[in-house]
Amino acid sequence: MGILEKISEIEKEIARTQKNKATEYHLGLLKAKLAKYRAQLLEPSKSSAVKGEGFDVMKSGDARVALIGFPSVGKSTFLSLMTSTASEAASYEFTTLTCIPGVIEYKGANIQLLDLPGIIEGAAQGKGRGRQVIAVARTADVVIMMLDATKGEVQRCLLERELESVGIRLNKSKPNIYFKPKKGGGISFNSTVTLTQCSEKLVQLILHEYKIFNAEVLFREDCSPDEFIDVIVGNRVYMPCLYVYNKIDQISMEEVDRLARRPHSVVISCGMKLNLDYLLEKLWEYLALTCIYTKKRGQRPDFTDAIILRKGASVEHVCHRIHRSLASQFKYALVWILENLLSPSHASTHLNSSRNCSSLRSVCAVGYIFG
Ligand SMILES: Nc1nc2c(ncn2[C@@H]2O[C@H](COP(=O)(O)OP(=O)(O)OP(=O)(O)O)[C@@H](O)[C@H]2O)c(=O)[nH]1
Ligand SMILES: [K+]
Ligand SMILES: [Mg+2]
Repeated sequence: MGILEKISEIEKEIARTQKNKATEYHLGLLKAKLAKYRAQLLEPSKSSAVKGEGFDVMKSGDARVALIGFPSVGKSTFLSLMTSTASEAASYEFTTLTCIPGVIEYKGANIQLLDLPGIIEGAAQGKGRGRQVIAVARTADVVIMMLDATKGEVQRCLLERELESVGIRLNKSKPNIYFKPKKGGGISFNSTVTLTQCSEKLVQLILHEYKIFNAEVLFREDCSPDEFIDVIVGNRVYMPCLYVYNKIDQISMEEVDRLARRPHSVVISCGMKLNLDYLLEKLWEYLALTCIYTKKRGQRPDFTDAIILRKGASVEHVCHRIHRSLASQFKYALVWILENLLSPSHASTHLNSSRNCSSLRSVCAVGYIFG
């Protein structure tokens, strides 16, 4: 029997047992056992002992959002509010011991929301179930870092450091540096912009530190040494993150106002159901999903039924969504780009996407409506 099952057995037994003088010791013993098992769970796992304890949650829906935060900040309360899944919430720490998925339905999309155990300082080194929690966070499209508004900024700084230490970069884009190790020829260094934080010398020193003596390096952006190292090391995850300050019912209006103005931050109260709609709007924005509406010739699109794809999806992806045989028989598509996508960067992404279908022996016409 796994620890989680043992815990649930004991919890059931406690619930079954009537509270009276005669059962006092028995209940005490059960509670002690419960505490021991909970503590065991929080110890760094020796082997892969924790595998199969519920962390391998299948990806489903159109996008995945992970809830990261210290114990008792309100993650489970939030999941239970936003989805039809109930996740136990309680005033004691480490109530949640595993990953609990729920689904947020929003604008026709199914967003998988993952409730996770609380993590603490040292999580990345394997404290508590931190490592597994972080492993799940890496697979998400957006991380919600839930913070207790009454606890100041300490939690935020500690968690940022934890995630940073395992190569998760929050709200940063991949540094625009071309880097290619070579067999010979030394290090060729170029930049298309003025560099204020890195120089050719520094780049060389860093590369030598990594025992790289032949490579092509092109800075297309004024990056820092840390960013350059990220590029060399690779396997970094660039993750959009929303900082959600919960329990604002417990702090002053001035404090709420100050937190709300912080970058990438949303203030809420799960207890009083405050500002949850705004959080959803923000989450949608951070997910940056692409909605595609199909239409029949001469008819208007059905705006209630979207095909939802991740950013950067191509026409080929759309074909696959419609029918698996469509891509192979595909000739061309007419693509309209809708209103709020009309910023130049978005438009070009979409043009690129449609160009992808030339690999399907075809040409795409691109037009704009509501231009
Ligand atoms: N005052 C106040 N209390 C809240 C709010 N949201 C949640 N709580 C309380 O905070 C406590 C912890 O909530 P949980 O949802 O269990 O927190 P959690 O982050 O899932 O905790 P762990 O699973 O232990 O990591 C519970 O007693 C909740 O009722 C809120 O907006 N305001
Ligand atoms: K809790
Ligand atoms: Mg919880």
